[in-house]
Amino acid sequence: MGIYFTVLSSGSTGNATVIQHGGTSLMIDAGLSAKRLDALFQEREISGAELDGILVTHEHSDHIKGLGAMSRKYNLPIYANLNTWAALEKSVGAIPEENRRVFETGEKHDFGSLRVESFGISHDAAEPVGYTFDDGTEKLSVATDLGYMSDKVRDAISDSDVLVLEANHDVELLRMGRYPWNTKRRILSDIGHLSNEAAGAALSELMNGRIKRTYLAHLSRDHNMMDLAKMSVRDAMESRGCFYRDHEFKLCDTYYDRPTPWDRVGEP
Ligand SMILES: O=c1ccn([C@@H]2O[C@H](COP(=O)(O)O)[C@@H](O)[C@H]2O)c(=O)[nH]1
Repeated sequence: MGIYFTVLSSGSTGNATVIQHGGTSLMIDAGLSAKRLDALFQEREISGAELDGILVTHEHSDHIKGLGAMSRKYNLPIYANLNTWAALEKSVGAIPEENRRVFETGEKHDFGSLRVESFGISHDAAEPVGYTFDDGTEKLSVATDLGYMSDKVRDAISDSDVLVLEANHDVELLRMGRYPWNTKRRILSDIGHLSNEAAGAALSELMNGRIKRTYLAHLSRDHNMMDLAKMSVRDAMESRGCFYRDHEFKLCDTYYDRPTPWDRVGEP
């Protein structure tokens, strides 16, 4: 059957990823306007009407901007833990009871034969999470907006075939950049965002022969570039003794302004 996915948009201007497995279609986050999400769906020849639900990682606007509108437009259930529900309540508008689903951190929910599990991450939100998608043969994990890679996150995602992993910034570019010091301090903190170096360090510990691809996600437009991110992540891996050949492992692009091509998790 296979797990297929496309990262529709990634970065602080809006995040959304669609995962399909057999007859199941799920979206992680809806951080762009419903109009923009519909346009991105069209680019990947899908419709919001095909979705079975939206899984929320946390309540920051770049993850929930279009959440209420999409849920109402296509009558979609929203899945989030109770603390996230409480935190997004004011931003999401009216959602009927039947579309308010609780997905507590650490729980597993089956959507057809696709098992979805959430895991806690460290970020300055009410109760932020990442998600894994596993059909028993293929496994995809999505972990963005994390200040650091905890042992728990590593355990949750280490047996994945494909990762969508944050590589937000180059530390030096951020330090020299235009953001106010408080914002820089927040981004660099344990409840901020993963740097290129930190993503590479985390990958060097995660590499076990199973992970075939990692999509570098949530790149800062001010303090990163895809080529720099790829080079820094690889350098950070190699400096920790983690060398790979290009046919064994790939770092893949995500974009803030266009979707990634459909990818099958089980593809070599
Ligand atoms: O003026 C700003 C710009 C950004 N932020 C937050 O910082 C992080 C990283 O943003 P990037 O766009 O990836 O550089 C993100 O959480 C933004 O929301 C900010 O608070 N103020």
